[in-house]
Amino acid sequence: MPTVLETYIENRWMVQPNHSNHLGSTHGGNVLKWMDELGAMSAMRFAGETCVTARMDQVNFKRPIPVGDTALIEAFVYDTGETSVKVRLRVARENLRTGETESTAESYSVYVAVDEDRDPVPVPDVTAETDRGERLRQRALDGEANR
Ligand SMILES: CCCCCCCCCCCCCCCC(=O)SCCNC(=O)CCNC(=O)[C@H](O)C(C)(C)COP(=O)(O)OP(=O)(O)OC[C@H]1O[C@@H](n2cnc3c(N)ncnc32)[C@H](O)[C@@H]1OP(=O)(O)O
Repeated sequence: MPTVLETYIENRWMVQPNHSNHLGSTHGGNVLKWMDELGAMSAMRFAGETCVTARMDQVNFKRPIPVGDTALIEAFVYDTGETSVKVRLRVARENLRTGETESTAESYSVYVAVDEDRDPVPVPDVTAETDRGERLRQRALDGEANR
């Protein structure tokens, strides 16, 4: 049974002018794409199968990510169904010079494991195993319930 921490993936994108909108901050569509890709990687690492996005939950953009900052995104699996995998996604802007981060967006996404015919296939259960894993999972479950 895979653990929450085994599914934990963190990635950074350096925000370049070609990622920006006309206001000089990251275009929201780019942030959504990066979130979706990282979530799919986490789900696939967990399931050991191809995973496709079934749902991206409500995404609130709380702060912009200026060009020159880094978009820091983290993803981990916190719950499962028969064939579906729930992934918590959190985005922060990171100042490269200071390492300071501020939360900018978040989502609770659902991926579904599929076979070669794109039919859903079963996934294992996820286990917390460690205190940190349990904290991450519990916060995600609480956050999802309180949306
Ligand atoms: C070999 C193939 C290559 C594939 C190639 C892709 C390659 C991936 C590479 C990675 C790259 C990354 C990039 C980002 C990831 C994309 O971009 S994926 C592309 C965007 N997503 C899609 O195209 C998916 C389109 N939708 C579908 O194919 C089907 O609706 C799905 C999601 C497979 C579900 O199939 P279905 O026949 O409706 O299945 P159904 O039995 O009703 O439900 C199965 C499960 O899905 C859940 N579910 C279905 N719809 C929803 C929903 N809207 N909300 C929540 N749960 C849902 C059900 O609750 C159920 O859960 P369990 O109770 O089993 O846990």
